[in-house]
Amino acid sequence: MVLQAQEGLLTTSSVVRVLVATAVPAERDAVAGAFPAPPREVRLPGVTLHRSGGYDLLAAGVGPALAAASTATALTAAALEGTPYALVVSAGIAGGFQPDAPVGSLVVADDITVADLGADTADGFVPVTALGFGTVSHRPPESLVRDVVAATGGRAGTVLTVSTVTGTAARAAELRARHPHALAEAMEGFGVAEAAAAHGVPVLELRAVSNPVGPRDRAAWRIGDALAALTEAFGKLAPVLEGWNRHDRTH
Ligand SMILES: O=C(O)c1cccc(C(=O)CC[C@H]2O[C@@H](n3cnc4c(=O)[nH]cnc43)[C@H](O)[C@@H]2O)c1
Repeated sequence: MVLQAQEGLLTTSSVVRVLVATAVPAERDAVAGAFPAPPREVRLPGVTLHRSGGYDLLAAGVGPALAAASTATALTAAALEGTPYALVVSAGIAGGFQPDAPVGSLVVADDITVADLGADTADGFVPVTALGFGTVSHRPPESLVRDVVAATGGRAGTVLTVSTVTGTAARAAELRARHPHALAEAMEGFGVAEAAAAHGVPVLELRAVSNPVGPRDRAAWRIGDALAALTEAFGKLAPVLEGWNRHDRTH
């Protein structure tokens, strides 16, 4: 049994909180559209949460650095209050690699990989891990990815995090050659995942495709369609997250 409580999803055994980090307010509001209760604002130093039931929605900013900083702020505040999050979700619109992730479709990351953290060399790009530093990818829990794909009809694959939106066919082909399982690129997932990992909290990334990855044509981005797909996906996601929280937080 799951009861909607004031500050969390009250299951028979525990209260569960989920942090959803988008880049911009339009994406946050699209996620909020899936929940029955109008969100209330919770102001923290540096960030403002929109709280709806057990979900805290955060417009964390564009790009991996600001997204990581904002997500870490929310995670730290929750931990200090003694009500840590059970899951962090990076969500928003994205570019989709064609033909596998058409505009309007949904991608669920089974791998959140930063595509441009490393060094350019005469022999090509070298990821930061090959230089002996850090990490370049985070993997969401497999069972959760499976359940979210089943519930939403999304497709599982790698979602790349880039600091520069791809604007040419050559760059799209280069990224796909280096990451054959990539379905989408966006700009925040890896930053959100780094913050979640620092707090030992599992992460998920969900992206609605607004444009093809390739030659730049900003006027052709179908942002409204992608935001509608995001709302629909979160409507189907809530029961999955509640079930997953009760049964299987680690796999
Ligand atoms: O102008 C608007 O109304 C509007 C509404 C919602 C979102 C936006 C954005 O510009 C969001 C930027 C955000 O989108 C991701 N994104 C989308 N397509 C790509 C892409 O091809 N490559 C990389 N990132 C993409 C990204 O996460 C940005 O932060 C505008």
